Parts: sequence; C-alpha cells; structure tokens
Amino acid sequence: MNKIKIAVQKSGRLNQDSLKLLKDCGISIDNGKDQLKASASNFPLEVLYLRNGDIPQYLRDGVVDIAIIGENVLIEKGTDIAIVERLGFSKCRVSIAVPKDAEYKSIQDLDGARIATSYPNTVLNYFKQFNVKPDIHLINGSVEIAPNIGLADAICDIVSSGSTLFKNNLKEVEKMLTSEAVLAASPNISAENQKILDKLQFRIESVLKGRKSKYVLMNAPNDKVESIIKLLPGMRSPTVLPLAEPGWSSIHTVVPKNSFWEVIDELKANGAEGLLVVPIEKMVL
Ligand SMILES: Nc1ncnc2c1ncn2[C@@H]1O[C@H](COP(=O)(O)OP(=O)(O)OP(=O)(O)O)[C@@H](O)[C@H]1O
Ligand SMILES: O=P(O)(O)OC[C@H]1O[C@H](OP(=O)(O)OP(=O)(O)O)[C@H](O)[C@@H]1O
Ligand SMILES: [Mg+2]
Repeated sequence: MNKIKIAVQKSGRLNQDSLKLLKDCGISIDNGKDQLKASASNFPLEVLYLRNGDIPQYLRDGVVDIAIIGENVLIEKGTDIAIVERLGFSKCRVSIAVPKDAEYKSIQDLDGARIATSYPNTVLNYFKQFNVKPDIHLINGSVEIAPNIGLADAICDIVSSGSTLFKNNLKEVEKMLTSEAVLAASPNISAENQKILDKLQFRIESVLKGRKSKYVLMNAPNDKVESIIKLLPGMRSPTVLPLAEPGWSSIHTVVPKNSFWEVIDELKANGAEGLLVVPIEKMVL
C-alpha cells in the first residue's frame, strides 16, 4: 500500500510535540527512537526522523511528502514550500539583539555591523527594506555568545522567554518575525499522497480545535437556566438535562480556552454550581 512520508525533527524542540500530535490523531508509530525511519501501524504513514534545518531540501527533492518544521526555517530557506497548517506549538520569534549597554536608536545603527546568525537570508531580507547593509557572520550554534567574545556587534537568533539573551547581557532591539511549528508539504506531492494528507489534515484540525476548547458541565436551578444559556458561547446550543433533584438542571457546553475564566466567573455569578471542566480530545465539526 502507498504511504505518505512525513519528516519529524529527530531530536530537539519540535520532536516531542510533533510525535504527540500524531499520537493524538490516533496514529500509532512503532519506533525505536534510535531508528531513523518508522511506520504507523494504523495509518498509511512513514516517519523519517531528520534535522529541522535539512527538511526544506528534503521536501523540495520529494524525499518526504510532508513535514513538521519550524516556520522560521521555511522563511529562511523554504519560501517555495507551502504551509498546510499552523500547529500552535514551539512559538518563538526571530530577533536582532545587541549588547545591553550599547546605544541603539534605530536599525540604521547596524549599517556595516557584524551580525552573527544562523539565519542569513532572514537578516538580509529584513535589512534590505531599510536599505541597511549588515556584515553577516554565519554561525551554527551558541550565537548569543558571539558579541561577548568579540566576534560580532549584534546577533540574530530565536528568542522565546528571553532568558538566553539576558544571561548573555544582550537586549532585543528588532523583532523580525514570529514563528510556530507548521505542517508543510512538498511542491511535488503526488495526487495519491495528497489524499492521505487531506485525511491527516482533517484529523489534525480536529485535535487542534479540541485543544483550543474545554467541555464544561454545571448544575443550576431551573429558573437560572435561561440566563446561564445566554452567557454560553457553545458549539451550537448547550445541552440541558434534568437532575434527579426536582427543580435543578445540568448544563453542558463547549467553551473556548481563551475566554474560559471570564465565562466561568460570569456563570458562577449567575447561579451555576458544581462546575466541571473537562479536556476535549477531538472536535469534529
Ligand atoms: N527557545 C525556543 N522556544 C520555542 N521554540 C523554539 C525555541 N528554539 C527553537 N524553537 C523552534 O523549534 C525549532 C527547532 O529548534 P531546535 O533548536 O530544536 O533545532 P535546530 O537547531 O533549529 O534544528 P536541527 O534539528 O536542524 O538541529 C526552531 O526552528 C524554532 O522554530
Ligand atoms: O529566549 P529563550 O527562551 O532563552 O530561548 C532562546 C534560545 O533557544 C534556542 O536555543 P536552544 O535551547 O534550542 O539550543 P540550541 O542553540 O542548541 O538549538 C535559541 O537558539 C536560543 O538560544
Ligand atoms: Mg535551537
């Protein structure tokens, strides 16, 4: 049987969340983490464990059909590769930082400056719009140390919490782009594999929607049910069931995670009791 080949980062920031996503899609992968290749037992899919930075080339060459990859890597070296789905994890930004004590007024201050980075194209494209020409020093890791050892005047790297910059006495001065893990597809994917991708994408979307919401159950006296229902954002209309105790109902609904606490507070204020909040595994609309 034909199988779609997916690239997943071998080890690093994306590996665990990528495998968790496939698992949550109901796909069982029989590995062997030491193996570079593994098959799913219940879905036509083969996993190739590769380096994040190598994935754009593998997608282009059709060695893999799809991949879970950092969006920032596609921006750096895969602008020809389509993003199929944004996956909501490994969120970060790619920024320019300079020594904490350096005077910095605008990007013009970096004309001719030595910038250490693993993202030369991203830097050059960003600087071009301001007509500023940096002197790029390509480094593959531990970029943040470069200014401290006199190797560069500034750096461009991934920032998340900012703690690596802080520890290295650097300050973030330009946020060039934001990134998250994405599902990307080869420009050469076959029609047959596209069908498998469509199935996988449907599952991923159901899982991601589930992750964005909670299932909420609560009890309320019957005379409060109407006002409570008005507060609920729900999928369609909430479920209302009678409780064994006369005059009381149980109300069930789905609440988006981001408005969760506001809604809960309002529900309590309007007479809801015994609230239960349950994670949603999948949401098929
Ligand atoms: N501190 C961070 N917080 C959140 N996301 C991050 C962070 N660092 C990196 N990422 C994201 O995770 C991706 C993988 O980062 P990681 O450091 O694991 O691998 P890498 O060194 O870029 O790749 P390779 O697999 O080629 O060695 C990055 O491209 C970025 O999208
Ligand atoms: O803002 P922070 O939360 O400190 O995260 C940023 C750091 O995280 C990444 O490195 P990582 O830890 O992945 O190590 P690596 O350089 O070996 O990839 C990135 O290259 C930064 O150095
Ligand atoms: Mg890293």
